[in-house]
Amino acid sequence: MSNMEPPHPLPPHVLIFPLPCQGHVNSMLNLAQLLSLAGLHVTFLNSDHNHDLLVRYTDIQARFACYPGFRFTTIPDGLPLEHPRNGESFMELFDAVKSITMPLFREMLVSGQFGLVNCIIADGIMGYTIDIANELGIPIFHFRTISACSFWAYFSIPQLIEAGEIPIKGNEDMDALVKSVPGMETFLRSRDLPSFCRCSDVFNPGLQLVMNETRQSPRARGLILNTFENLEGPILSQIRTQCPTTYTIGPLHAHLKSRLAKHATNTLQRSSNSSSLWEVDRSCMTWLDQQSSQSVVYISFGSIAVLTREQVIEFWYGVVNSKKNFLWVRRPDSIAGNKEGESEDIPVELVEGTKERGYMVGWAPQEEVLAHKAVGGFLTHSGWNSTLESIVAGVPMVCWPYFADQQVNSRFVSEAWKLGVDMKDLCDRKIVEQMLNDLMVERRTEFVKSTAEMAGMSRRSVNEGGSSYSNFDRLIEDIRLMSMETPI
Ligand SMILES: O=c1ccn([C@@H]2O[C@H](COP(=O)(O)OP(=O)(O)O[C@H]3O[C@H](CO)[C@@H](O)[C@H](O)[C@H]3O)[C@@H](O)[C@H]2O)c(=O)[nH]1
Ligand SMILES: C[C@H]1CC[C@@H]2C(C(=O)O)=CO[C@@H](O)[C@@H]21
Repeated sequence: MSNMEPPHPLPPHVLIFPLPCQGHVNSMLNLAQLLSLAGLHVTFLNSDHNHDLLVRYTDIQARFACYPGFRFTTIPDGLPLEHPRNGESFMELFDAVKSITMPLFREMLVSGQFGLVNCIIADGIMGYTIDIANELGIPIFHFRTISACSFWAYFSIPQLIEAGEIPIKGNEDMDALVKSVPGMETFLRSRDLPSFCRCSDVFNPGLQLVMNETRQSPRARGLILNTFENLEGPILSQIRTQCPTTYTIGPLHAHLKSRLAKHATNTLQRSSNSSSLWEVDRSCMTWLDQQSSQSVVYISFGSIAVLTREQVIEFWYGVVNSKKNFLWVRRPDSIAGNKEGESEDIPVELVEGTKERGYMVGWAPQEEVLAHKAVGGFLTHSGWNSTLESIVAGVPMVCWPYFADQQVNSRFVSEAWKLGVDMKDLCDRKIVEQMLNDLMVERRTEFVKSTAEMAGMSRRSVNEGGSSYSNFDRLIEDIRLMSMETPI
């Protein structure tokens, strides 16, 4: 090389910053690995708390060891160690992140702790990251870990307020169709709006939070969504009227598998892709191996939901009375008011029914469970990761949304995509039994067909030539072009 040639530029350096929650860290780690595979340098900013758990319960260091340009950096989430960090107290997490983590984040950028950052990809629920990036002249993308349909419902909150559709007037209005979310006029009821819309006044902190943060995304260089065109095309067209540069690159867990398969070398394949913040109990896989094909209902309410003891008992009776085999994830912190290690007084018929047909774990390898041939249905809280994982695996769902975006997702699963049934707002043993029976017996043929078709589309989208695959290539190209803007 002659001395006159320009130096070979380093690959762009991307800083990824998720909200410190399981359902956000999962998909953003998948994105981080995809960017690393594409040859970019990546810094992943994890909360201290979550990073300790990741290191304890996964082989995360091994997973990323083969990417020399990848590194983890940590930051406090602003909460005391013993804080539960679950759905009962999520506003405390948001408050702490905004008031404690954000000023530290800015300080870390200003003091050069991350080195030269060409571009930030921040969780879109932390909309205020745009102000910091703009102030420091760093291009920023928003990555939103929820569905396009729930993003659009959040985005439409000002119009819903303007039209007087929220606050919802009363119980009698819950089944009325909502007219102010463009593209959903024919099937979205008040009941299906994000749970924050069930407030008595529009200044409710949860409502204000999701509305204000979501409305920041048009100011980003682009919006990245973990979804695919064939699933949410019509709603994506609506979103693109406000956020024209929207990249759909999901389902990310399947996208990562697809790209890893192309790069298959021993080094890349040795570690698992687990991002679990809980200890995974793999004994359930051995139990599943002993069950007949498509006979098992998998039950999980994700990483944040907290149920009352009464709700757990109703689900338990419903499942046992349905006579279906079941694998149930009972997260140690998932029952309100329950002290860890405290024994429960459980009716004998539930204990017996569980011994005969059930298996319980504290945390499962969910992607593998859903892909197991014994699993025929999923009783889910409709978190977006769980919904996508079920779609890719072709498993029909009984939806029991707990909060936030889940109310919207479950309506889309049942009414728009016909991939299952929605039992939102009901928690009664008879209903649970009936819903499981619908899913596993009465409407089985219908659901087997619709879920297989959607699973096929989801997989094609992340293979070469598919929409998510091409969109990801476009994103990489755009990041490369953008990195030339960053002053050296
Ligand atoms: O035993 C288990 C249970 C869950 N998971 C995984 O944990 C994740 C759970 O994510 P998700 O289904 O999205 O639920 P939450 O943990 O509740 O996720 C939060 O984040 C999501 C993405 O923003 C939102 O859609 C949800 O409403 C919000 O509660 C999934 O990847 C699961 O595979 C396991 O690996 N093992
Ligand atoms: C606690 C929830 C409020 C909104 C957040 C979210 C989002 O991006 O809209 C998804 O799920 C939750 O983790 C957050």
